[in-house]
Amino acid sequence: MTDKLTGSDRDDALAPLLANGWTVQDDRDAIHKEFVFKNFVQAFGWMTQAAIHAEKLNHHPEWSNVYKTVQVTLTTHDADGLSPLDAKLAKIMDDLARTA
Ligand SMILES: C[C@H](O)[C@H](O)[C@H]1CNC2=NC(N)=NC(=O)C2=N1
Repeated sequence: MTDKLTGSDRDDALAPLLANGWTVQDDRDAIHKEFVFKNFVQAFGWMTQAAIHAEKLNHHPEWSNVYKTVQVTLTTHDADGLSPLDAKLAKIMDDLARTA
């Protein structure tokens, strides 16, 4: 079981993500980002890489793809909110997108 992020740990984990295009959802304790790539192959290639990381972390995104756009929502279902794993996967996704 992963613990929910709270207090200054939460602020510290979220700050770099919010500065990098992630937003906290209004209606649930989750973060969201839209990734736009050059084309479908780039988008799907990025999803494939991210999926391998997600599986290794045993932490899985809610996401959808339309052509070159991927909508990603991260939350920790077991904790009913944001945990350090969401921050970890978000950073991996940003790093992978930078080199896509
Ligand atoms: C049983 C299994 O380890 C859990 O259900 C894992 C799998 N992947 C998960 N992914 C996410 N995003 N949240 C979870 O709580 C979660 N739990």
